[in-house]
This record gives sequence, structure tokens and C-alpha cells, in this order.
Amino acid sequence: MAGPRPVVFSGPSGAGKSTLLKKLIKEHENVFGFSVSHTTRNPRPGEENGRDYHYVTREAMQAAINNGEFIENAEFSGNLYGTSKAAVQAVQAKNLICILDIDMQGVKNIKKTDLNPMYISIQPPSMEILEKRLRDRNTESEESLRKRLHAANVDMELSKEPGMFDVVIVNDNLEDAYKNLKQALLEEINKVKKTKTSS
Ligand SMILES: Nc1ncnc2c1ncn2[C@@H]1O[C@H](COP(=O)(O)OP(=O)(O)OP(=O)(O)O)[C@@H](O)[C@H]1O
Ligand SMILES: Nc1nc2c(ncn2[C@@H]2O[C@H](COP(=O)(O)O)[C@@H](O)[C@H]2O)c(=O)[nH]1
Repeated sequence: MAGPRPVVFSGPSGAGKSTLLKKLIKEHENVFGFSVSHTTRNPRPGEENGRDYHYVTREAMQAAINNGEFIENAEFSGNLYGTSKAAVQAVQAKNLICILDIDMQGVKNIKKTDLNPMYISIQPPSMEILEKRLRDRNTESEESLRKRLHAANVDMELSKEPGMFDVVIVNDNLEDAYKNLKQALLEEINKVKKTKTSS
């Protein structure tokens, strides 16, 4: 696929991926674009269809997967999630760095494709702090929280595999984590800015 090199964000649910990537896109709206995933989970208060996710039924999503419309898809905490080819193409058509926010299964599956992104892991400072952030976010049932914390334990182990991620950022203090993120992406940001000013 054409355009600048995409960036994959992964890491346990509650680690702060959305918080960091929203900040990044807001500060660099002519540089980054978000790949809007599909999901079968219900929207949270404040989320918008087509901006945060495309909210679909399991039947519709399964049919689209069977039809070859997805680059990757995964079952996470009882729901389907997936990156459509159209979502990535929509960002790349604008010559922006495409940001994907995906779970560890997605990372493994993207590695089998020709997307060739940079892989960034966002990690919580500890499991205790992760649980507190997820509880304080007030978006999960006790059952969903349990599943997400279980997945987080598995993710944290898998992310230690050498070569799995290009950059690991521990999101303890938000401003420090954001500064580290921008530093990791500085070269790619400058490349895109340069092509925009020369065209
Ligand atoms: N550095 C931080 N310090 C304290 N709270 C934070 C920090 N970063 C994020 N949070 C808060 O933690 C909660 C989880 O963050 P966020 O929703 O961004 O996580 P996420 O990794 O995108 O989760 P999910 O994968 O479930 O979408 C939010 O309420 C957010 O405001
Ligand atoms: N494999 C994929 N994982 C995805 C995708 N979109 C989001 N996600 C991941 O799901 C969990 C839960 O997200 P939430 O919004 O319900 O909290 C989180 O880890 C996301 O990174 C996707 O398209 N593919």
C-alpha cells in the first residue's frame, strides 16, 4: 500500500493508547490519520459511529470478514474487532501516517501482511495501576474488566518477545509518555511535513 509508513499502537486495555494517540492526532492533524476499526461492541458514552469505530452486528462483520474486506480481525473480550482495507486506504489516500490501535492478536496478524508499520507498545506502569485506570474509566462491567485484565497479563508477557515492538513506552506520567512518543515518531513526522511543504 502507498503513502507514509503506518504506525501500530498496541498494549493492554487501559494502558492509555487512545489518550496518547488522540493527543498526537490533535497536535498533528495534517500528519496522522486514524484507521477507524469495526467492532461488535456497543458504543460508550461520547463515542461516535464512524469516528471512534464502525459499530456493526456480529453477522454483518462476519460476512465482511468472509468477503475478504479486512486486513486483520480478532475476538477480544467477547467482541469482534477488525481493521478494514478501506479504513487504511482512506488514510493513506490523504498521504497521512495511518495509526492503527489494535490488540496483540492484531499485531501478530499484521506482521503476516505487507503493511510494514512501525510497532509501538504502550504499557502501564503496573497491573495495579492498570486495573485502577480501567475501573476509574467506568466503561466496563465486572465481567469485561476480568477478561481485559486477563488479556493484559497475556499481552504483557507476549510483548517481551524480542522484536515484537520497535518502541516500548511506559505510560506513567502522561506528559512524559507523550514526549517519548513524539520523540520516537519525530523522523516520520518530519518526513511527512517535508513532503507536504514541497508539494
Ligand atoms: N498517564 C496517565 N495517568 C493517569 N490516567 C491515565 C493516563 N493515561 C491514560 N489515563 C486514563 O486511563 C484510562 C484508560 O486510558 P485509555 O482509554 O486511553 O486506554 P486504552 O489503552 O486506549 O484502552 P482500550 O484499549 O480499552 O481502548 C482513561 O480513563 C484515561 O483517561
Ligand atoms: N485486532 C484488533 N484489535 C482492535 C481493533 N480495534 C481496537 N482493537 C483493540 O481492542 C481492544 C479493546 O478496545 P476497546 O475500544 O473496546 O477498549 C484494545 O486493545 C484495542 O487496541 C482492531 O481493529 N483490530
